[in-house]
Amino acid sequence: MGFKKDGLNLSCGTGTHTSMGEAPAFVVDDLPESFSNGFDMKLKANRTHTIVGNKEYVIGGIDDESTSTIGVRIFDNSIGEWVIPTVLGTKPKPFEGHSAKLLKEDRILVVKENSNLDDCAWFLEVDTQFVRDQKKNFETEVVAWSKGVIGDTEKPIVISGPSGVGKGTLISKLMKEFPAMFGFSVSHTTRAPREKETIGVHYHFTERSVMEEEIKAGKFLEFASVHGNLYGTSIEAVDVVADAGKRCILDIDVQGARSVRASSLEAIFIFICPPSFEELEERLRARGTETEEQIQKRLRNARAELEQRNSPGLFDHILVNDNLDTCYQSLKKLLGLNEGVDTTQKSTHKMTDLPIDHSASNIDQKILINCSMAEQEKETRNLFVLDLSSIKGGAPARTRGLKIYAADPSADCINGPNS
Ligand SMILES: Nc1nc2c(ncn2[C@@H]2O[C@H](COP(=O)(O)OP(=O)(O)O)[C@@H](O)[C@H]2O)c(=O)[nH]1
Ligand SMILES: Nc1ncnc2c1ncn2[C@@H]1O[C@H](COP(=O)(O)OP(=O)(O)O)[C@@H](O)[C@H]1O
Repeated sequence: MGFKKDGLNLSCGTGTHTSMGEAPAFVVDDLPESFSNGFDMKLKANRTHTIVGNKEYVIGGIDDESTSTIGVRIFDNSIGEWVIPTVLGTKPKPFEGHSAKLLKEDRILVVKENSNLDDCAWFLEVDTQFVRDQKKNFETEVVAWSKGVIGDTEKPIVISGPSGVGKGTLISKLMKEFPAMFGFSVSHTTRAPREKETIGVHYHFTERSVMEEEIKAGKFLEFASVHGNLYGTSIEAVDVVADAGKRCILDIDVQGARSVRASSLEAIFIFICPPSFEELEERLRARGTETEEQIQKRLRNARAELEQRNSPGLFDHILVNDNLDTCYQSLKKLLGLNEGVDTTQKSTHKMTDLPIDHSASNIDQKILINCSMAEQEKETRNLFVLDLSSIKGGAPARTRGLKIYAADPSADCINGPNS
């Protein structure tokens, strides 16, 4: 699908169409000149242009198909046409204004105006491995959004192991003891709900045809066929937990663990083992949630899953769930939850300061966000530094680990709090 450039209602030709490096994104009054380069000029109608190779990425305005997300269009100079890409990932709501900066030639950092610090950084991936893979899948132009998660959020935890080994029991104990710290990634499945399962809490129960469509649309971080049903972790399921400032726990099978390992989501992988095959069978029967045929299938699959626990580079830890309390204590220990940890504490440090109106510029790996703050705060905290040197992950999950801290605008260097 393509449009001639002139045919699209863009504010080109108004003097606002600017390529990379020509001008700062916003007027940055108080900063030395060298801090202000590399950002794309904020265009009228809240659009930015970023040039990557012979393509121009226009970010801004409203998506054609949906009024609730921000639009992305590409002008491909090699064919002289506009291309509307397939947009994957969690799409941000339309911004009031933003600036854009190309990083590593494969992703565009977007800093939102009028947002709080937890929501100011977004990434539009244009040529990452994930995007390149999806281009082959979709046979179209593809871009993918991921939200930048501020701070050192701890890695999600992937828990795998055969059916009936006690994964659900261990996860419930952890969530009960540390409700503010952990959040469960609610998977989608095509299997029927069990008596005690709640829709949207244990699983999002869904029709196979619906789930297959959603998989095609790129909504899943991973999916697999397990015991004859489809199971999958949606990007949204993991994002909801990260947005709540909690550490995500995924209960997924070994195939799913392998897919997550290969994805951009950095996680800790734990395999739960039964003390013996006989004990596993006993637990499955005692649970009383499956028919005999289903139990037989789960036991057959258990043998294959158990064999894969030593697969090189897959699991970081293997725990044997013999005595439940002992196993739970070992799980807590390896997650660093020793005695004395505050059970009400959140996993991430919450940023409280809100840049009401900000401008952004960059130097090396650091993005400077200059905020207009309330009068009484102006003296102290109107300049924030977003340090990109530690960014991890990216689409299809979040871009995690962004460091952001208040800086002293009068200092010669913009150093981190510990440097
Ligand atoms: N790949 C993948 N596996 C999942 C997902 N959700 C659950 N599973 C796995 O599917 C298997 C069956 O889960 P379930 O039907 O709840 O039965 P249970 O393991 O006996 O409790 C388990 O190994 C789960 O870890 C998911 O989103 N993705
Ligand atoms: N260490 C243990 N000793 C005895 N029974 C256990 C232990 N851990 C879990 N169970 C029981 O085994 C059954 C299966 O546990 P569950 O958490 O549902 O497994 P999974 O989620 O791995 O399929 C449940 O009835 C649970 O109460």
